Amino acid sequence: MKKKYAIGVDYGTQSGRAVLVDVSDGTVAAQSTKPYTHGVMEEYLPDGTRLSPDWALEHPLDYLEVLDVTIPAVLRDSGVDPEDIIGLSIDFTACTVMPVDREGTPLCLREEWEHVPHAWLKLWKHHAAQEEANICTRVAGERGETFLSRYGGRVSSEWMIPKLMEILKEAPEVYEQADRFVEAADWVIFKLTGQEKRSGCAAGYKAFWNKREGYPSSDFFKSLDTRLEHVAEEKLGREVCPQGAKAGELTNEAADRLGLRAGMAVGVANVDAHVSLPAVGITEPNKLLMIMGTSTCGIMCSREEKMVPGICGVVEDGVLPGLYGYEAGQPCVGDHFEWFVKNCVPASYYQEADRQNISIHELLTGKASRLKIGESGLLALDWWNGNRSVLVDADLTGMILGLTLTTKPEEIYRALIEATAYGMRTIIDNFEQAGVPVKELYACGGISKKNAMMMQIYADVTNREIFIGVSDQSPALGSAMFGAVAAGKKNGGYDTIFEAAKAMGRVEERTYRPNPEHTAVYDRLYQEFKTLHDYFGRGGNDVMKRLKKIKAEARR
Ligand SMILES: Nc1ncnc2c1ncn2[C@@H]1O[C@H](COP(=O)(O)OP(=O)(O)O)[C@@H](O)[C@H]1O
Ligand SMILES: O=C(CO)[C@H](O)[C@H](O)COP(=O)(O)O
Repeated sequence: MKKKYAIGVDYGTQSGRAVLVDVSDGTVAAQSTKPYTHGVMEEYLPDGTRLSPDWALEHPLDYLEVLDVTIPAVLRDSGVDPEDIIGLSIDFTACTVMPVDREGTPLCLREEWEHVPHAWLKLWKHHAAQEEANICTRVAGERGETFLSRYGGRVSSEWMIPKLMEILKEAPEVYEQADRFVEAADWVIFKLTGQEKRSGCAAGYKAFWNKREGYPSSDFFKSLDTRLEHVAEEKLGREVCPQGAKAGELTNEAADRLGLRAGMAVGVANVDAHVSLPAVGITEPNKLLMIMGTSTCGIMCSREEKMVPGICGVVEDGVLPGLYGYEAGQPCVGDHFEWFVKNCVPASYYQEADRQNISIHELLTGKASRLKIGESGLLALDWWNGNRSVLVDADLTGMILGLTLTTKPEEIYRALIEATAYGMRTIIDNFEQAGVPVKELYACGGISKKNAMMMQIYADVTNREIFIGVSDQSPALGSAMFGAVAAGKKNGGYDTIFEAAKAMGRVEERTYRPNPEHTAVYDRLYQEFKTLHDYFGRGGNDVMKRLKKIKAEARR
């Protein structure tokens, strides 16, 4: 029988990538990456309009460009006949949301709106709606809304409703003009199929949607703002679809444009982190997967629904059908290192990296790996982009303690890595304290492949063995699996994601095991981290928030 293939497209923070995968065993026949042409817009719109602090926008056309570039590339590189490709699906960062008009055109693409910042697409890490998130948390708490505890007891500024409230407050004309607000993931599926099918994963984790209860009541929304009373029906769309469902079929127009077969099955979109579990072969509960890249998401399933403080959410069927999917995370992991190498590393280090023909990350990692644990005297809080779990506070900022005149770049680089590992240990401890045991720890994503020292530090800090997903493109592979499930067994795919995961997902033979001597020192450092974490993060000293306020006043 001829081999069958599926395509998965993963939309990350900086780039999008497609993989073309053999459905029988998950082997990648070809892959292609396209960095977003406009990148992340944090300071200016394309026309030069200045953005306020904590903004992060993207350009919707960059997402279509990813398809236009990567899909022909994987077809060309693999030589696979489009007739043998049975399905496609995508995953995306979330909540990455935009206002669209009745035809589904993003407002920012219309001339009359292109100069208005709120008409643009807000990336997941747009953090300017912290005040609105606080209002959401307070109102839901006062009303005794049951959904709040499913979201760890605090609403994040990254999510849909705070982002809409921010628009309503600062640009009510955009809110009015928007026919609806769409996750970028669902918009791309709409462009491929002509069908606007909302991802249950995105709606569940980012818009308070629940399989049994739907969206919160209109009374709740009205208590936030009377203009929001009917936001769910009027602006969010009620057709929310489960993971693994078919969103539709590839339109003739999309097929012509991409060189694919019209009518091919297209699966409902997923969130980038959640889609990765099957790619690593995880189908059982209590296995925590860290998806490590720009940020780190921690995703785990359980047979039980427990209320865990400070997590991003627990959603029934949110990751795998029949299980409760938990999400927690850190909004800045690779981004710390990116910031550091761009801003704080002297030219001599870059010259040395050039001479050795290695990246600056590899150079710093090599130097950092020769340091003894604790030798630098540094301790950092990993809050360069706020704290997602377990404090859920975008107003917190980064900190390094212990700097001296002899501190070296590699010491800071290592301290930042260690800080992210302590942040992950906080998340794991928090799950366990809430009665959701973490039985095994897994990692995938760019960093899990690129930095062995970092993975060893994570094993030492958490005192756990870490299993690594085989694929260096786990989210995209996971999406290809969901594409194969959308196609179904009768078309050469699978009827369930469990079958697809068994055949197509796996981990490497190599694992990272904790070194007891290292763990003993890290235990002491972690106690110091916790003291600082609670002091600055739980109200002991709100200096970070006060500084941020002064900064905003100065910018105004
Ligand atoms: N060797 C390395 N060690 C640690 N971090 C790295 C290394 N190389 C790149 N990074 C960081 O990894 C991040 C990109 O991760 P990746 O998984 O490729 O992308 P994304 O999160 O956008 O899907 C960047 O923030 C970059 O700073
Ligand atoms: O919140 C998310 C998932 O729930 C974001 O999608 C994620 O944190 C961004 O992902 P990446 O680091 O891979 O770009």
